[in-house]
Amino acid sequence: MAENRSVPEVDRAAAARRAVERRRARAALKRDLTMRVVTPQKVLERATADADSVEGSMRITDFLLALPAIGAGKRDRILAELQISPVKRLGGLGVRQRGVLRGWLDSRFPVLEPRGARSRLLVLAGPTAVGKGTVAAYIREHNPEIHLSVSATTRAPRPGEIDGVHYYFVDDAEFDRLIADGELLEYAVVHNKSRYGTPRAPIDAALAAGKTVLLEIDLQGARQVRRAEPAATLIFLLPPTWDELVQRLVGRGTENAEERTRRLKTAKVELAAQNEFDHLIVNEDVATAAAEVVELSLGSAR
Ligand SMILES: Nc1nc2c(ncn2[C@@H]2O[C@H](COP(=O)(O)OP(=O)(O)O)[C@@H](O)[C@H]2O)c(=O)[nH]1
Ligand SMILES: Nc1ncnc2c1ncn2[C@@H]1O[C@H](COP(=O)(O)OP(=O)(O)O)[C@@H](O)[C@H]1O
Repeated sequence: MAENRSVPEVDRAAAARRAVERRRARAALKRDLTMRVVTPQKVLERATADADSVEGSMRITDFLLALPAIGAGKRDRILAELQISPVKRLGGLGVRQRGVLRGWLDSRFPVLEPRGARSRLLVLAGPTAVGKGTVAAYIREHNPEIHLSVSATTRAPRPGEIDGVHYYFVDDAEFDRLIADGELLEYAVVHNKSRYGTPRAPIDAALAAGKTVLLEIDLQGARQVRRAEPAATLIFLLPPTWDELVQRLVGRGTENAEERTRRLKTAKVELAAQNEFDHLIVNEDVATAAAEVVELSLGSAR
């Protein structure tokens, strides 16, 4: 029997379909914001241009939560500081509210203009256990065209770490000699404990051979490289959430409770400095994060 549906029923079905589509579009927008596929400034611009757009209909609370390293507590503090009601949608913000929100976004997530010619030197930094080593190992396996720098360190090797592959494991006397002989591009005491440094010669040779070089180093090292090589590309790897970071550190099982506490203290300092970096990448999934790093390396090669 032909399906006789009244007009209201047809309208209701169409409206239901539209609601599902909008929900899907909002979920995709949240993911793009978290993965830094779109800048928050761009989303705010689109919401301002069209209040009925997906961006315009996004609640300010969802918008802030979608940003890297913003949890519910921080979201509420930001809204109070900016004096924006949590029930607002992006498209419904007033001129003042849009102005203060844009100012906060520019301070927290600066949209950096390209700084002219980029060098082929990439720095990957980020808090302990965010997954730097895992992402770097994935790149080592899948992108042999990228030279991964092997650091020298005075820390003891972890189970499975191979001398000359993961690190050059040296004692303090040898590390002092490397410094004295000017063999390190940068070096630092990390987690107030061991020393880490980047041997200069392999980097110079790889760059001279036209290869892209990836350094996986800490915030202090990244700052030194920025000073020595302003055209280097600095990338900060973020955890999806703070809790996930803690879980990864505990799950890795390579430090005792005291060392974990020490490292998490450093992690908070490093997360607060992420604005010094050119790009933020959330390590939700290793392959995706690695692909984003490689994508940036292609940008530097241009
Ligand atoms: N400055 C600097 N930091 C480094 C170097 N190599 C590794 N690091 C950093 O030292 C910190 C400690 O590394 P590691 O002991 O492997 O612990 P993890 O951070 O938990 O992986 C991490 O932030 C690394 O990025 C280096 O050559 N120079
Ligand atoms: N995307 C991810 N999802 C879940 N666990 C991850 C992810 N990336 C890394 N890990 C795990 O987190 C722990 C810390 O990773 P690691 O590479 O040692 O971090 P880092 O080098 O930044 O200190 C490891 O146990 C690793 O297997």
